[in-house]
Amino acid sequence: MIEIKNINKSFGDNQVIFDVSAQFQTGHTNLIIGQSGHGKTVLLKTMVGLHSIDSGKIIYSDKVFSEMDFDDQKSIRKEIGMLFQGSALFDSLTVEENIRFPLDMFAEQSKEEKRERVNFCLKRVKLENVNHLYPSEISGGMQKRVAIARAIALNPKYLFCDEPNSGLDPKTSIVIDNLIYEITKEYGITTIINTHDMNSVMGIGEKIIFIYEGRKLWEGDKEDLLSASEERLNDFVFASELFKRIKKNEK
Ligand SMILES: Nc1ncnc2c1ncn2[C@@H]1O[C@H](COP(=O)(O)OP(=O)(O)OP(=O)(O)O)[C@@H](O)[C@H]1O
Repeated sequence: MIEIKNINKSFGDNQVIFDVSAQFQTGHTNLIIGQSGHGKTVLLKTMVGLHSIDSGKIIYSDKVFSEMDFDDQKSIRKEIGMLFQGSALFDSLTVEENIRFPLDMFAEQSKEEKRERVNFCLKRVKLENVNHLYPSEISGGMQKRVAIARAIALNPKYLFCDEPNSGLDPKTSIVIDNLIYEITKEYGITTIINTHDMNSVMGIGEKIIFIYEGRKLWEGDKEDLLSASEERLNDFVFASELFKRIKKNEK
């Protein structure tokens, strides 16, 4: 489990996260939802140590990550897989080299063991025989799969995904969502996903927190979401014509 307690974060005079507390459950897909620019990415980056925090606590299992020095944080960083916006693959490296990258950084394995791990991860995301291709030679959906394979290369306990579906068509988005969900269950990972895609929310939103202007305004699961009374959450959820119609039909 990951717990954050009373997180505040500013850039200069501009405070973007206000007193956010939440728990993210092991073996579940935990979603952070909200409109663009309301602080989801900043919150996620503070949790993995890419941004410092002004105050509050970030706790991984029972270890207070936010109070550790950089070297001590390394033991937790090794257990974190990350899937950034876009795919953030290295364009100049092949698929195999991209997936091997975290292994070269952190794993003490032979070349052969690393190759086996790369192939295992590729197989897990249902890609094979693409080892020697470059990111520009595969589709956007395939690039996401490679990014997932890279994120799970070190067998992470924690997986952070920032807008995993950005730039994908609805059908491919569902494939990627399902893959993240399956991997979460299979390996008992604490998965945290930033999204503003309501299809993802209704598909894989086991636990959801809603961020508005840097504040947590609501939390619950996808069953509670459609009947929530928080007005700003409803504005977000029912922004699309499709969800407006669903609401109308339910009445
Ligand atoms: N490095 C930074 N320096 C200064 N301000 C920043 C920085 N990163 C983010 N911000 C500001 O923090 C606020 C929240 O941005 P953030 O990227 O977290 O939003 P978001 O909800 O993730 O949006 P999106 O879905 O578009 O990624 C914005 O006002 C943004 O301009």
